[in-house]
Amino acid sequence: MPDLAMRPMSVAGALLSAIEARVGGDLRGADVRLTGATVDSRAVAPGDLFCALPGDNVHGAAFAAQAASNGAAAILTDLAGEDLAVATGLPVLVSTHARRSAALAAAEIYGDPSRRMPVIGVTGTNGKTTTSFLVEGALRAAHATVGLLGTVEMRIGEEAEPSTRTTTEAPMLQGLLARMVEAGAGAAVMEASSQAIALERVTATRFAVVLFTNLSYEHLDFHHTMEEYFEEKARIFTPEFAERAVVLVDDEWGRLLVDEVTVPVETVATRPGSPWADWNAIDAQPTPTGGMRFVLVAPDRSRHDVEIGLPGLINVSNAAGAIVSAHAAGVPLADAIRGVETARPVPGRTEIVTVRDATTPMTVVDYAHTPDGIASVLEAMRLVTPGRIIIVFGCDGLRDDSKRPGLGSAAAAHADVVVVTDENPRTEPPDHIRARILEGVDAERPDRHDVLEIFPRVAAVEAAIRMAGPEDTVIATGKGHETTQEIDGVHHPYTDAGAFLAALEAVRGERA
Ligand SMILES: CC(=O)N[C@H]1[C@@H](OP(=O)(O)OP(=O)(O)OC[C@H]2O[C@@H](n3ccc(=O)[nH]c3=O)[C@H](O)[C@@H]2O)O[C@H](CO)[C@@H](O)[C@@H]1O[C@H](C)C(=O)N[C@@H](C)C(=O)N[C@H](CCC(=O)O)C(=O)O
Ligand SMILES: Nc1ncnc2c1ncn2[C@@H]1O[C@H](COP(=O)(O)OP(=O)(O)OP(=O)(O)O)[C@@H](O)[C@H]1O
Repeated sequence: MPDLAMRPMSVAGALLSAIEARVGGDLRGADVRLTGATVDSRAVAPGDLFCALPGDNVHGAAFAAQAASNGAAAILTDLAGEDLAVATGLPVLVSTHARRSAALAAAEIYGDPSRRMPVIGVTGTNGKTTTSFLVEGALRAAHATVGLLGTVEMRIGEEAEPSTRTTTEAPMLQGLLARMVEAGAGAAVMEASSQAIALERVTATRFAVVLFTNLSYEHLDFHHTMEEYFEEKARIFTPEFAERAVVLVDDEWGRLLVDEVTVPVETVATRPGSPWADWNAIDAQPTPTGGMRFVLVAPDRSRHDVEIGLPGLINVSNAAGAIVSAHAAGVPLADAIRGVETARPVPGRTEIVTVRDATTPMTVVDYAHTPDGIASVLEAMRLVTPGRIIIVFGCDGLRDDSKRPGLGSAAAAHADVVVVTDENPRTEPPDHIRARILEGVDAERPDRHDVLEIFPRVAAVEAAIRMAGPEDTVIATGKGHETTQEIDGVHHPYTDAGAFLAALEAVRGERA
């Protein structure tokens, strides 16, 4: 994968006085031209605006001197950071809403890139990454170069870099969008996580279309209540952020959102039992190779056949949302459908590693790591599994302990065989994590029939393959696209796909 330049090569930039005029605030020091922006002193390039933001651990202003020595031309901060920033001798813009100001300032410096190409924003609890890849496929049918930003990677055409975050900080986002424009991207798609919206990372981004996928229980350590979580997402369905909206109305939150949206909106229904919407995905059926086919009924009642390589109704929802959003952003419908059908594979999301044949089970790698995610993906698997579903999964260490029993219950409720193993235990005792998951398994299946606890993960995958017949599906959830397993501070190279292939090879060798 070639390296991706995260900023444009050439930037006209903006005067600090122009930034002050746009964001407000209190300017201390001389006017100066800024040609870049960042929140990280270590990433400062000469001419940058260093945005010194308060953090959970430390205030960014603690690094103002380092930013100055790396060539920062000015600092934007809040009242708490003012003294340290002023002490550098650089011009300082003090704002009471520093995160919001940082976003607006970066957009000013980089010339408002989202106003120079259509950007589609995807938000919702589940399916953002998958849907973004499908939207990218649809956009590629109409544009030679397309940008993508999300949990797995940041991409411009054929250049890509792994992501560290779902939605990056605003200064980096604006730089990346500007680089996309400079590289000739005709359009871009990006995931907008609810935390990112709350933390003003997408502020100053203009979305040609925003898409809502669904909402379920997650991130309540951050948002506290489902209502607060919902309202945060609803913020970008307004003229401040978006020109048009596409909303999946399969869940009650989507239907609620339609009433709140203050931009033109198109609704999409994809599940049996959903209300009839502007666009409707109907007659969904599995294909022999594990994908899905369905009919998309357009607002004019025309019917369009769609066939995707991804399994289950969740991916019918993702595909329908992607087609309608790309179409809303100007891609002709037939091209949007063809583009979604031929989109790049989504790494680690319902990714079929081996298709079923006379001797081999279907094997699948997935990223579900919430109770609802596990239930949804196992329902998806049921449609394409004539035999048993065998799930191999664990839970990350040093993360929300309270969701672990829920993962166990969801697996025991929806799979035939449950293999509990390790994920990324980090520095937590792995047996404690497994025990918490098994509490939930026990609640659903007290006699523990077809429940196994096997570690390390590679042994759990191998055991699952050994017990699987060709009618069965073996699915490993939780690690998705990850390429390492983090144990006690060490990242050991590991992929579930690699473990599946090695186990299948070993079993074949023994049987030959
Ligand atoms: C809770 C939260 O959002 N934390 C963010 C916050 O980290 P922090 O508060 O720990 O930062 P800190 O270490 O105290 O540092 C404060 C400031 O000093 C700066 N700094 C720090 C060290 C240094 O040498 N120089 C320097 O300039 C940092 O860049 C930062 O701006 O500021 C950092 C830099 O701006 C962010 O990277 C970090 O996001 C962390 C990694 C994170 O995981 N956030 C989560 C909540 C998140 O955003 N998640 C969603 C995913 C949602 C989904 O599941 O889909 C996402 O969009 O990725
Ligand atoms: N439309 C959907 N509804 C419910 N679950 C889904 C849907 N699409 C995918 N999933 C499940 O959620 C998992 C994560 O999917 P995906 O990465 O596309 O979502 P995401 O919103 O980007 O989540 P994250 O930010 O955690 O990666 C998938 O591996 C699958 O198990």
